[in-house]
Amino acid sequence: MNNLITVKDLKVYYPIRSGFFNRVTDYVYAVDGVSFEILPGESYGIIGESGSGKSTIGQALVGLLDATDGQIIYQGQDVTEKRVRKKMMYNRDVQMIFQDSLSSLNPKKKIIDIVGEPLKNFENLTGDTLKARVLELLATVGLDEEAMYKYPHEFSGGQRQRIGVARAVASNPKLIIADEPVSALDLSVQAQVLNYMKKIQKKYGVAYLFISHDLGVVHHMCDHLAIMHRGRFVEVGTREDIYEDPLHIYTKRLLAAIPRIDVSRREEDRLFRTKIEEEYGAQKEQYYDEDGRVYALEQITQTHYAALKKEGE
Ligand SMILES: Nc1ncnc2c1ncn2[C@@H]1O[C@H](COP(=O)(O)OP(=O)(O)OP(=O)(O)O)[C@@H](O)[C@H]1O
Repeated sequence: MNNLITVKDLKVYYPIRSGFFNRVTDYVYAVDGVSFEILPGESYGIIGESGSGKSTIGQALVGLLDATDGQIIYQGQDVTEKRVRKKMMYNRDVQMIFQDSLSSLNPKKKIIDIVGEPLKNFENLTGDTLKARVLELLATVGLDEEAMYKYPHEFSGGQRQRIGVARAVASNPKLIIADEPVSALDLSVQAQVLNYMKKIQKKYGVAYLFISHDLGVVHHMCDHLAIMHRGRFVEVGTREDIYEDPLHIYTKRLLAAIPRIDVSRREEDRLFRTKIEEEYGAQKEQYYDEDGRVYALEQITQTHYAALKKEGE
């Protein structure tokens, strides 16, 4: 399968200026020679701690920042130049979702205008046709007609992120870059938003680049992933490769930082899970994705493990 996007030796350096003449005296080497490929329709994850350069990659990819060096190849063309991006309709094909939907959705516009904007700009839709498409997009993220005439502040954080997803997918993009799309949300709401994103992916065949510091999110969503540390990728591979057999010391440290229930306690864990499922029965669906894979339950187990164990003693 041909790559959707190929990033070759990407470098993004931020100049540091100082002194009376405000001259460039040094650089922050935010992204320092990163290469990777994203296949059509897949989910690719970049994980790393704060400051490792993840967002800078996302912004360079979407054209919000200029690359210092390297190439971003899209449909055989290097789109690091604005002129080429324009010619290729790259801004329609590659969209971004941000962590903070309250500041990324225009507070003065109604949802119909926010989600409808890309449809107007890229597909020249107007009137009833536009309205019908907005309605369809909102329905895909679980919102109804009423939502169209409200403003962003009238929604919860999770609903706003879902609106951000509907807007991002409106131009029928090939790739959506999601920079920490759920980290500002509660755990159960996170699972819900991620599941809507999966649904969207299935329906529209869009690829995702997930940028996150949260291994749970990336594990839940991504087929391929890269571990980033100080501007570089220290390990890349499939989800299974990395979680089951991490090679780099930094990856091992990252994985070790997640609390885990060890294998010898598996049976005990199973009993606790059953108990938790009973306890959380009413909300259970929230913790499963549509393929029946457990998402947040693992984390609930972590939180409640000690308490339940104590209770059982
Ligand atoms: N506009 C800027 N000017 C100078 N340095 C910057 C700028 N933006 C980011 N940096 C620096 O570049 C490095 C990478 O930042 P970046 O935001 O890409 O990391 P990140 O992994 O996304 O972290 P976070 O999750 O905290 O956003 C950091 O050292 C950061 O301080």
